[in-house]
Amino acid sequence: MSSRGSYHNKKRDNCEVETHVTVKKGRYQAKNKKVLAEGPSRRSALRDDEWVRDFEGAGYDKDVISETEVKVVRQAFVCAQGVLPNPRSRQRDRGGGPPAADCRCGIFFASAVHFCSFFGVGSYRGSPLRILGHLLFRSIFKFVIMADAANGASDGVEVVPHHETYGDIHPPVKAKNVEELHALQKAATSEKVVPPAQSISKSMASISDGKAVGQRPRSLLSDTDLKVAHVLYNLSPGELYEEAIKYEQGSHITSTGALATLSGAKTGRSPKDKRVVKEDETQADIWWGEGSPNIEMDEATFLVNRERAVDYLNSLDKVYVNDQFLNWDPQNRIKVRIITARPYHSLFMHNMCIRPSPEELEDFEPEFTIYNAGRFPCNRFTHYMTSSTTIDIHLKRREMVILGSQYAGEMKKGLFGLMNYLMPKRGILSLHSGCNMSKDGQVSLFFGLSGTGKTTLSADPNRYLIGDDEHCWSDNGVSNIEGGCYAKCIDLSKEKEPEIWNAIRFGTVLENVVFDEHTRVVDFTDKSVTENTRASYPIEHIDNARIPCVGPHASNVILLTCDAFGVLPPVSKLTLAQTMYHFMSGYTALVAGTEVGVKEPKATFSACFGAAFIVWHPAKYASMLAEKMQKHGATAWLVNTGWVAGSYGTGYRMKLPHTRKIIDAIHDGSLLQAKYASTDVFSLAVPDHVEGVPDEVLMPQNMWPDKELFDTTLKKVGGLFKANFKKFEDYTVGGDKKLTEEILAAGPQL
Ligand SMILES: Nc1ncnc2c1ncn2[C@@H]1O[C@H](COP(=O)(O)OP(=O)(O)O)[C@@H](O)[C@H]1O
Ligand SMILES: C=C(OP(=O)(O)O)C(=O)O
Repeated sequence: MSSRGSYHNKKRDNCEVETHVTVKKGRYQAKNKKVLAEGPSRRSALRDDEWVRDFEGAGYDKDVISETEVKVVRQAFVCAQGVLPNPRSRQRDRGGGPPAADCRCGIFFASAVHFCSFFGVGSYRGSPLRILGHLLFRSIFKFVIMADAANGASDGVEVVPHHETYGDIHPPVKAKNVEELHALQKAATSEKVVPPAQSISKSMASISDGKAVGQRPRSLLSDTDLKVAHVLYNLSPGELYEEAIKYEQGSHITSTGALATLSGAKTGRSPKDKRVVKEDETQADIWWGEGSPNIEMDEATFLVNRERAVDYLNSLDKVYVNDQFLNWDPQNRIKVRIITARPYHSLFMHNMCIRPSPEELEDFEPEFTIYNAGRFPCNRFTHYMTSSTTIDIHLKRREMVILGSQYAGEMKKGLFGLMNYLMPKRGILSLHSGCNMSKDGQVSLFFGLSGTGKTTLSADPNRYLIGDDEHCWSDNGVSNIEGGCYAKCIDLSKEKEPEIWNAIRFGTVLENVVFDEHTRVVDFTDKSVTENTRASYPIEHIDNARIPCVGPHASNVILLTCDAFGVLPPVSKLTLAQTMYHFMSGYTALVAGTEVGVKEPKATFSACFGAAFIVWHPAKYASMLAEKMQKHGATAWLVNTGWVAGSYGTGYRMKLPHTRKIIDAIHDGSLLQAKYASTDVFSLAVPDHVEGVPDEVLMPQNMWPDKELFDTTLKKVGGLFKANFKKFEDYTVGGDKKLTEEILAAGPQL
């Protein structure tokens, strides 16, 4: 095996190794795989076990990296360097990691010392022996985790390395590691001398000493299993900046003061890895089966993953804990605790959840806890796991576990899933929508799947922003669930989106953007890392945000669709039945980047314009929406922010200024005065004129050079709607069969 791995020196002290492995399950040969990883070279000052951690995110096998693969590549790596002798020739060092049996003897001894000292046996309480025992326990515990990983704990799975190759793989992001990501940052001014980093400030030193302002004793952690050495509790943005810059390679301050950071291999959500525990108390409430986003898992597997996450967090020197609120409606706010390993995740959640006052933190008892161990993979050979990523929600335990993804959006959208369960149970409608309000109190909701324009269109200089993504509609009116926004930044410009542009300043997290190495000016057009570049900022960064983020009942309900086929009109007025039909269908295009694997717009149906996040059957949300719209006399509109003059590839995306004019016409009431004509197939009411938009753009077929192609495409899309809606035909909306029939009739007629 020593000849099988090989390596080459990367910049500075990192090395890269690639090897082929044959994965065997029991007696069956499963498949050959190519695995690439990086780690410190023999000259590096990094500890050897850093290598295993660094491995995370460095694989290119479509993110399926198991501990056993870690072991194999690591073996190849160390052998190729000649750092360790051939592991196969030495029984004890089978995994190339620390010998686990020895570690276990060590842990027994250390545990004994730890136990005696911790519980103050004899006169040891507070003595140096106690401290020694504790330190020994922690470091050996950590060592055993690494040894287990390196030794491939998966039962019955054998991984056999064979020959090595280089350079013929296609990684999901262009850079292969953090160093290369840095290199992507333009070196336009590379010959200039870059000033050295500032020395660590006193406040950082005090954090390291455990005396930071805001630090809480660990006994306040809800979970008794979690006994990390150092809890950094509700740190301020400044403190989190310092933590990120000091401890996380890839963190930088941009020219406008934002914290630029990298989320690792995952730069979008992983919906196929989102699982919900099926257990007696909640299973009858949850939508399972065809079309549902809720992939079931059992309780035992949840506990395995939870333990893995907790063990990982325990092995760290410190964790970041945020205690915050969801929902600006004081009667229905939910207390959440987020435990993370990365300062950027803590800053992200500081921005995204509602920030408590010091008084509100007195007696804070979380109602839901996230264990974010996203840096560490799940074990792919655990039951139900299909990759090294898993996002698990246990509604009864009120817990969520993240393994194998550092994309911050998982936390935000995981909490949205929780609200989508809890709020309808209380008779409150939860909405995947943006929301804003005119100066005279007229509220608009902007429903839409990711990338359709909720954030962009709800940020309007003439209106108050209530929120960009997640809301509740109760008997009291609307309220934002969150305390911040998570805007897409690709192609962001000051001219087109000034509110978002100006929000990117100190306190903002910029995820996966590329910037000039010296000036730190961000290039928002650069997609080298991902198309899904993001900015997370507190809602106060939008000048005309309404604080508290609440408003009266909605007057306009705007369904945003990003039609990649280019057959839906830029705007149409909907009847109530059409609103229900389109709301339950949730037709749109998934745009590149937001979900793993989506490279170009892809037509999709996402019930309630957010199927990935709903928990109950879509009919429940639809009937609640119908009831609220009827009661409060709201008007509904379908706005296509997608393609015109042809499908994706031939046409072009609807111009943002034109969409803005359409939204303005909805808000100033002028659109209600227009003359309407009905379209073929979908029977949508299209206005003849919108101020500031060329009339010919309003009727889609006018823009298509090939009318016949338009007709066939329109019918094709109608057929897709019908096929998708079949799964809802047997449901009654709000127990009302007549309403269901009306909704079905409001669909396309072919
Ligand atoms: N006509 C349009 N309407 C809305 N957004 C558009 C339009 N054309 C391009 N875009 C771009 O599409 C993206 C919409 O993203 P965003 O507003 O964050 O969506 P969401 O909040 O629904 O996930 C933005 O990058 C925006 O600049
Ligand atoms: C965070 C997300 O939501 P949105 O794109 O709607 O902001 C996401 O879908 O990953």
